[in-house]
Amino acid sequence: MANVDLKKIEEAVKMILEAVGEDVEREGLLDTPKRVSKMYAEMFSGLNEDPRDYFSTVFHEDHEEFVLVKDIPFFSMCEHHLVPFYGTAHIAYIPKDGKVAGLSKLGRCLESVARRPQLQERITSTVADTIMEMLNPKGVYVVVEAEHMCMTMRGLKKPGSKTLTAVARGVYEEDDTKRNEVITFIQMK
Ligand SMILES: Nc1nc2c(ncn2[C@@H]2O[C@H](COP(=O)(O)OP(=O)(O)OP(=O)(O)O)[C@@H](O)[C@H]2O)c(=O)[nH]1
Ligand SMILES: [Zn+2]
Repeated sequence: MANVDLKKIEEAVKMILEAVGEDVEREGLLDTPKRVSKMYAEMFSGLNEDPRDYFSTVFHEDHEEFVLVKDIPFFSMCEHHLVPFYGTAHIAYIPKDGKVAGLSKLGRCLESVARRPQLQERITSTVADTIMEMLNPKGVYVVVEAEHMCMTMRGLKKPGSKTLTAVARGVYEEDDTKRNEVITFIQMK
């Protein structure tokens, strides 16, 4: 994997295990640094990607109303504690001049943004801004709901607490009716 120093991660993981008082030579831990280095390469693979690249192919379809892909699961890593936060995202946009993206590309964009050390707010705004830039739609509305392990397994210790973030761009910033319409569909089970 480009730009990922697997050996350095292995050394760092070994040092952490030693620092917490583990025996890094015991059988169960022998391959752990290597496994963790591969895992980090996978979880942070978005750092080697540009989410805009997923919108290099677009289609022309005269669709005037919103397109909403909802309940897209994602996993990310809190940049403060390097523990997971995970949940679902809902991504809506209203195409302009018939410029639409392949539906899977919304989720691919999210995935590439989430697979980095992140903040939930930044995932939400980066996805919205990427779609604004690449599709130039009338509007974008992104909602992310997630549970943060740094608030459940440590610190505050409140399992089940959910954080919701939303970002509106274009017409969704001004037009309450359009925003409420898409919120209704997001909430619909
Ligand atoms: N805004 C924002 N904060 C986050 C996110 N993920 C984790 N945090 C918070 O980042 C903050 C870091 O606060 P600090 O006081 O520097 O660290 P800490 O002492 O470990 O904080 P506690 O979690 O309160 O124990 C915590 O309040 C976390 O809940 C996120 O996606 N967005
Ligand atoms: Zn955290």
